[in-house]
Amino acid sequence: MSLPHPQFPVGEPINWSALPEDIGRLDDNLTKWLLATGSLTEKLKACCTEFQVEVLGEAELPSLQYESSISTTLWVREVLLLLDGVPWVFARTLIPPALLRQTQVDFKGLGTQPLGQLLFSHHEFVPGKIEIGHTALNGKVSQLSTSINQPCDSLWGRRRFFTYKQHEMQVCEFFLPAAINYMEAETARSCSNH
Ligand SMILES: C=C(O[C@@H]1C=C(C(=O)O)C=C[C@H]1O)C(=O)O
Repeated sequence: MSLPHPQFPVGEPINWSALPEDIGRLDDNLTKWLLATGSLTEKLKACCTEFQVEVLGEAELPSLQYESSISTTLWVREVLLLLDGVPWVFARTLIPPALLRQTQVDFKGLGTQPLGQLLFSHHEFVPGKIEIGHTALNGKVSQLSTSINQPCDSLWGRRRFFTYKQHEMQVCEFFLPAAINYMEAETARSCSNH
């Protein structure tokens, strides 16, 4: 295991909601990506030749106040998802240690394999609600984006819940400027075709 990224953990408080008041001002395509069900990995793979997962860090860490009222610590996995070498998504997955103890699925041994490969191939992990939110102005996630040459002051993302027996894990994904540029170009193309 390589050393964790100097900015790991990047998590920051997010005001998640099922339907944010200002979602109407978002690009239509971004809204579709934010609300899409199924594996994000598979959707991203359809947009590139080479898909890679870069692990920024993985560790059991104290839960942030808004992340869990049940577990005082969470297994945290933070990654960048790269399409043809360009980071499109920052993802932060939160797994209660009690879930890790109960499942045979080896989340800790994932490495650079995409998490979705495990989640969507084991039917006992049931996808649940999706919430939308955006990061703080110039917060830790924006600072990470800027540090990888994708400057921005805030990023939109989503939080997906997956249940496993009596446990709940969270997968948070934030679309980086490179992904937003692609989505906005897709919207422009679809508008010009009408
Ligand atoms: C949950 C999925 O797995 C993706 C891969 C992740 C990882 O490898 O850590 C994290 C979030 C997802 O974007 C998915 O493909 O939908």
